[in-house]
Amino acid sequence: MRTAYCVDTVRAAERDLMARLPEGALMQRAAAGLAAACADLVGRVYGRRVVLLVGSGDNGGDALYAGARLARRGAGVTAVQLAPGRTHAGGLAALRRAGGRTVAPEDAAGPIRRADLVLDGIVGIGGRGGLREDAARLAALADGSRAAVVAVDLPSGVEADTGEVRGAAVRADLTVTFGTHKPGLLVDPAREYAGSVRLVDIGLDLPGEPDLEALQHADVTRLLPVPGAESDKYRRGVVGIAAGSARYPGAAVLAVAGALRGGAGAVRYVGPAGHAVLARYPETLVSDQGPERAGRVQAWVVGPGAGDDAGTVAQVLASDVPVLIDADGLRLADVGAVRGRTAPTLMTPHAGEAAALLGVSREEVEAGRLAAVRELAGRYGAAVLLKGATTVVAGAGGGGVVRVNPTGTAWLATAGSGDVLSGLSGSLLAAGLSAVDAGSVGAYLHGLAGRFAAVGAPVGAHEVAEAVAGAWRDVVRG
Ligand SMILES: NC(=O)C1=CN([C@@H]2O[C@H](COP(=O)(O)OP(=O)(O)OC[C@H]3O[C@@H](n4cnc5c(N)ncnc54)[C@H](OP(=O)(O)O)[C@@H]3O)[C@@H](O)[C@H]2O)[C@@H](O)CC1
Ligand SMILES: Nc1ncnc2c1ncn2[C@@H]1O[C@H](COP(=O)(O)OP(=O)(O)O)[C@@H](O)[C@H]1O
Ligand SMILES: [K+]
Repeated sequence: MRTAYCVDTVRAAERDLMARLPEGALMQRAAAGLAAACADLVGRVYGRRVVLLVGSGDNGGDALYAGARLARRGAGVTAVQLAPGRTHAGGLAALRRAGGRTVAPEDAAGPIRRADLVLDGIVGIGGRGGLREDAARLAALADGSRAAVVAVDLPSGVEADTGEVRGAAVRADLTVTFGTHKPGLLVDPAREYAGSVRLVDIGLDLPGEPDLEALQHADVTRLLPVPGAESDKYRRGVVGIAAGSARYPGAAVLAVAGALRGGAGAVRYVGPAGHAVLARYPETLVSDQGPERAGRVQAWVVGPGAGDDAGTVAQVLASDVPVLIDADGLRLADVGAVRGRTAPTLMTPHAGEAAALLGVSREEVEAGRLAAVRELAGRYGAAVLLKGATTVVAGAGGGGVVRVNPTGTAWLATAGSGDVLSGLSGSLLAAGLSAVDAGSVGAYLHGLAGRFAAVGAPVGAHEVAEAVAGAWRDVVRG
C-alpha cells in the first residue's frame, strides 16, 4: 500500500525525529537523497549546468545542500535567491564552499535558459496558495527552458494536503519527496504537476492511519475473490444489474460486460434491454420482472442508462443487499432512502454528477476532489467513488482514509467506460468485498484494463471490459 500524510502529521513526525538527531541531520538526509535522484536523472553530473530556485524556507535549504553536493561532483551550480536576506544560511554557505554562485531573480533568465537541470526549492510543505509573482516568473522560465525540472518535496505552488492548484505552480519532470508522499502528489490536478515521484526515506515514523492510500498489485491480489473447491455459482455471489432503457440499451450491455469479469458466479439482468444483453452475453440470467421479483442477488448495480425509472431505483435501495448506484441512478436516489439503508451502498459519480448532487460546479469538484468525495460520503452516509483523472474512494461518512486509484489512463474518458466500471465493482460487491474495497479494486482493474486495451490509441468501452481478465492476471502474477 502506498500512503500519504497531511502536512500537520508530517510536521509532528519531523519534530519528534529532529529532537532525537543532531541539528541539521534531517535536512542532510533529504539533500543527499535529492542529489542522488538528480544524478540518476541527468546520468552524468560533471559539467552539467544546474540552477537552484531558492525560497526563504527550509525547502530552499534542501535545494542548496543538494546543489552543493552536485557542485562537488563537478556540476556548475547557480542559485537564484528569491529573498536574499532570508536564504537558508547553512545551505548557502555550503553551496559557496563547493564553488556554487548566486544570482538575483532579475538575472535568472539566462542561467535558466542554459540549464540542464533546475531544482525547484521555492516552497515545500510551508507553501500557501499559488505562487507569488516573483516566484511565478521563475516557474514560467523553468517551464520554458529545455532543462529537466526537479521539484524539492513538492512542486512549488500546489496544495500539499488537497491536490488543489490555486494559481501558478511549478511543472516538474520529477518530484523528490521526503519521509512520505503528501496527498497532493497522488491527486489531480497537483499530481500532474509533480511528474514522476521518488520518495526519499529520512527515517520519519508516521502514525497509524494515513490520510490517503493507494492500492498496489499485492494489495489487490489479497482482495480478489478466487473460487475454491467448495464454490458454486451461487456461493461466488450473484450480481443483479438494473440498468439500461429503450433509449440506452448499450449501458446495460456494458454494465453486464463489466459484471461478468468481476468475480461473481452469475449475472442477473433486470430491465428493458434484455434482448440486447442476451444477444451479446447469453450467459446472463435475464428477468423482465422488477428487481423485487427477479430472484435473489448478493448485490445490485442500479442506474447506468436507466433514464427516469425512479421506481426501479427505489426498489433496489429498499433491498437488504449491497447496492452500487451509478449514472441516472444517482439523480433518482432519495438521500433519505440511501441514508436509511442497512446494507452497504457505493455511489460512483463522475465529477459532473457529483457536482449536481452537491449543488456546486463541475470545476469545483475537479479542483478539490478529496473534499468533494468526503462531503458526498458524509451527506449520503454511503461509500463514494468519484471518477475522473484521479479516481478517489471514501468510506461511508467520509471520514478516515481515502483510497486513491493509481492505475488508469485518459483513454478511459470514452462513452460507456463508466458502465463497465459499475458492473465490475458491483460484481466484486456481490463476491463479498466491502464497498470501499469493491470500488477501489474495481477502479484498479478497470484502470489497468484501460491501459492494456489502449496502449496509446483510442478504445471503446467494450474493449476495456474485454481487457479486464488480462488486468486480473497481471495483478495476480505480481
Ligand atoms: N522540517 C524538517 O525537519 C524537514 C523539512 N524539510 C524541508 O523543509 C520544507 C518545509 O520548510 P519550511 O517549513 O521552512 O517551509 P517552506 O516549504 O520552505 O516554505 C516557507 C517559505 O515559503 C514562502 N511561501 C509560502 N507560500 C508561498 C507562495 N504561495 N509563494 C511564494 N512563497 C511562498 C514563505 O515566505 P514568507 O511567507 O515567509 O514570506 C516561506 O519563506 C519541506 O517541504 C522540506 O523541503 C526537509 O529538509 C526534511 C526535514
Ligand atoms: N482524464 C481521465 N483520466 C483517467 N481516467 C478518466 C479520465 N476521464 C474519465 N476517466 C475514467 O473513465 C471512466 C468514465 O466514466 P463515466 O464518466 O461514468 O463515463 P460513462 O458515463 O460514459 O460510462 C471512469 O472510470 C473515469 O475514472
Ligand atoms: K518545491
